[in-house]
Amino acid sequence: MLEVKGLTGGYHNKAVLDSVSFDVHKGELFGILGPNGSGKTTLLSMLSGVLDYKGGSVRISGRDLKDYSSKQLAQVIAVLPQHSSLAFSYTVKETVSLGRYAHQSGWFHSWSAEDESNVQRVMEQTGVADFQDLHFDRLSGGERQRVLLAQALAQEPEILFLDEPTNHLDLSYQKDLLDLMRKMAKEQKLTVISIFHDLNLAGLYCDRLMLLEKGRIQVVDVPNEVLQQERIQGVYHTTIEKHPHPALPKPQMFIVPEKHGQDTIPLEIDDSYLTVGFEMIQLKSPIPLRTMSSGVTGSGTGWHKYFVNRHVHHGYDCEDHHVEMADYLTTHGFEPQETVGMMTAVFLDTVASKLLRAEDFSVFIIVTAGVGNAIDASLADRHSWSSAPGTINTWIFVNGHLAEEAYIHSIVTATEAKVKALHDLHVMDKVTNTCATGTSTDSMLIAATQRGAKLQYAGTITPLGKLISRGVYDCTVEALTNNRKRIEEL
Ligand SMILES: Nc1ncnc2c1ncn2[C@@H]1O[C@H](COP(=O)(O)OP(=O)(O)OP(=O)(O)O)[C@@H](O)[C@H]1O
Repeated sequence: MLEVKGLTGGYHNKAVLDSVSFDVHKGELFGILGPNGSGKTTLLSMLSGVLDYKGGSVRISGRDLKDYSSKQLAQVIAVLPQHSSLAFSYTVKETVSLGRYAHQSGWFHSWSAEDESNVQRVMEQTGVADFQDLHFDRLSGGERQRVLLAQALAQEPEILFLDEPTNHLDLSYQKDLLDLMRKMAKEQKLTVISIFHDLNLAGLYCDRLMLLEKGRIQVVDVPNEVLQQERIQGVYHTTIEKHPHPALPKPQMFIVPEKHGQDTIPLEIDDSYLTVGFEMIQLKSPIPLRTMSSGVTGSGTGWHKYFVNRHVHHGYDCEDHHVEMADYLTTHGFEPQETVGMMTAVFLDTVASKLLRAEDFSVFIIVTAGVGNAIDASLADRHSWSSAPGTINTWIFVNGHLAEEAYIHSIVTATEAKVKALHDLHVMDKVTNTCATGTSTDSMLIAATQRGAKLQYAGTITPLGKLISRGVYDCTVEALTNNRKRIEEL
């Protein structure tokens, strides 16, 4: 659809673009990225015939851009510029109708039924039909943006150029605009070429991205390849982190603000933050901790300040334990969004906890362990679904800065240590009469202060892994022993 070869040029004596070459296919949503001043708008101006270029070529549908008359060009391309103002004040409908100019002929052209239905359709699509009789200059920035998009669509172009189209739009209209662009690209084969400053939106919606740096192409590829952490940091000269989108296989880049003063002071989570009661064990951290857990609330990854291990009766049963637990936390003064909440039927005074220190970091471990429903994982299929309750809840607080992978290592290491504790205490699966490896409802939490020593790994023989192994093993043995004694006393 669009072939750009060796495009070179700029303004007067100032060279901006240096030998830029790329192709865009029909029906593609193509994003142009780059820091301020890298030449994005200059490139768009050249591609849309507004700015002349010194060298190279631009071909649209196989024909050189310079061979198109301005009217022919208006039938093929439309532009939604970054900043627009109108010389005269038209109504919204009149403004949109200007887009039909390219399809009208002669001096005294008449307004056809086709023109009318086209204008009404694009006003509906962009959500401006309701205020079509209002004057353009009375509209908000976002409303104007949508009216100008409607005008561009009324042109029925084959290629639509957009310069930061979401600039003035609120969250919902950003999504609507880009959903519409993608729909038109896929269903009507409209080719959309758009400049983006928001890397995440570009990554979510575009088929391919082109990254410009100082007037040259750094890379053209699919979003996952272009949005590499090191590449973006290098081109934009700032610290960012790349993470997967929670719902889609798309990359998302996050700005990481500079840390100041108090945010950098190391903090040690230990038993001074812990309260053991009859009804709940609670740990209140003075700062949010980065967590990975299988709690009833606060599960998955997140940031949490409060940690609750709640005692429930053996016969605890309710329709929706997530809702019930959130209600319980709220009633007891905890904000569920900030709390990792777990449940256990064991008596909480059987809890075991231990602080273990290495040279520049430490680990605080807390375990409650009941094994009424001990299970051998290798023979789990022999168990019926409804078994007696019994749970091992393991909390691991790391006073250090954990890498993402170290969270997974920590869970693996802690699980291995727990299994060994069960083995050494001869905990048996009553159904299979073999050694148990855990219970059917065990839960785990890894929470880190993300301050102080960087801890990349937590496998069993790493410095962190050694503390977790020792601590989880000792605490599980102690908690199980306490629990056995407690049951004997009853
Ligand atoms: N009309 C002009 N006359 C002279 N120089 C210009 C003109 N327009 C832009 N430039 C210069 O060309 C370079 C590229 O500008 P351009 O607007 O293409 O960058 P951009 O990547 O779109 O930047 P931004 O992200 O800030 O919009 C800049 O150094 C800019 O100062």
